[in-house]
Amino acid sequence: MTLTEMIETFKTKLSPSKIIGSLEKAASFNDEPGNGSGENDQGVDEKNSPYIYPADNSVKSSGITRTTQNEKDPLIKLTDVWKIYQMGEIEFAALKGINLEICEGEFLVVLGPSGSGKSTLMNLLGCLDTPSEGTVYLNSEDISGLDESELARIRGQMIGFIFQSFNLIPTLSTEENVLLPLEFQEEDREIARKKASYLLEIVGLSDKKKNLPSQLSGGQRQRVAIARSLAVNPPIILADEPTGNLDTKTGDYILEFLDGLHEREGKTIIIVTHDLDLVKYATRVVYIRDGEIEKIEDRRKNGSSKKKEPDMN
Ligand SMILES: Nc1ncnc2c1ncn2[C@@H]1O[C@H](COP(=O)(O)OP(=O)(O)OP(=O)(O)O)[C@@H](O)[C@H]1O
Repeated sequence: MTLTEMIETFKTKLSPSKIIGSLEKAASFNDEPGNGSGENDQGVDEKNSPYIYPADNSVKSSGITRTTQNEKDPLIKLTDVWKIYQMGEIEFAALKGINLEICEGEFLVVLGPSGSGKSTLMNLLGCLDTPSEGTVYLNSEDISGLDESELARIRGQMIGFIFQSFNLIPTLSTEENVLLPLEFQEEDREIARKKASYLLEIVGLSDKKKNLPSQLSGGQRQRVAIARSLAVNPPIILADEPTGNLDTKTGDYILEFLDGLHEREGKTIIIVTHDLDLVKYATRVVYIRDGEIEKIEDRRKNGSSKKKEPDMN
């Protein structure tokens, strides 16, 4: 399967019933503290989903030549990856020889203390940066040497981002924020608007379309960020401390929703965090310290091992 075919496959995978399943799986957003009474969005009409793609609505080719054709190959693979920051004459190695394979459908939590290299790693996983040494493969294709415009195109098709600080554009409305990645993909304006509406309905914010981010609660802003991250139906959702600015209850709603996307739609979820509580959602936990992987805990052993207590050793 080529990268383009893979993108197509993932696009068609976003069936309304699945995404509605995620909504049901998540403890309803309508109960989130601080929500107005107008946020009850039960009864999303799956027949009207804009995520049923006509055959000719294809994504443009990534332009990358695939090197292998094995579907069992990891979705993301890092081989002896180093990231060295240069500050004048001083060099600092933020990542030191990282080897990591992430398979399709994983819920990976990267856990480490402040300064351990989590954000640096996330930038590499998310094609936001390239390694100083070593190789990053996305779907078996070496992306380490790509230029920024090529990386941007891959990011736009393959990865949805969720950040601690939400990273919404403050001067754009809720709806316009969700429309942004679709416009980047040169999506037809009318279809794009339908998709934005649909996603805002799913995250329970249909009545906040015209609000600016400053007119939303923290939890609502993160829900807009989730809707935006899903706009192009990427196979990978990458989240950097997604609950860092939220109270525990609201943060739990966000995590339950991400868990639903993982369980029901097979999205590959990668979260970097220092919060041990998030480990309970993970299929695997990567413990990182001083730029190195300390250990990897596989929580899939013995069937479903999610929600068990993290390995503290
Ligand atoms: N642009 C840069 N130039 C120089 N050093 C950097 C740069 N970015 C990060 N570092 C250093 O690399 C190390 C890892 O930083 P990184 O931001 O990846 O850590 P982190 O685990 O995400 O930390 P936190 O949880 O506090 O966000 C830190 O020591 C940091 O000071």
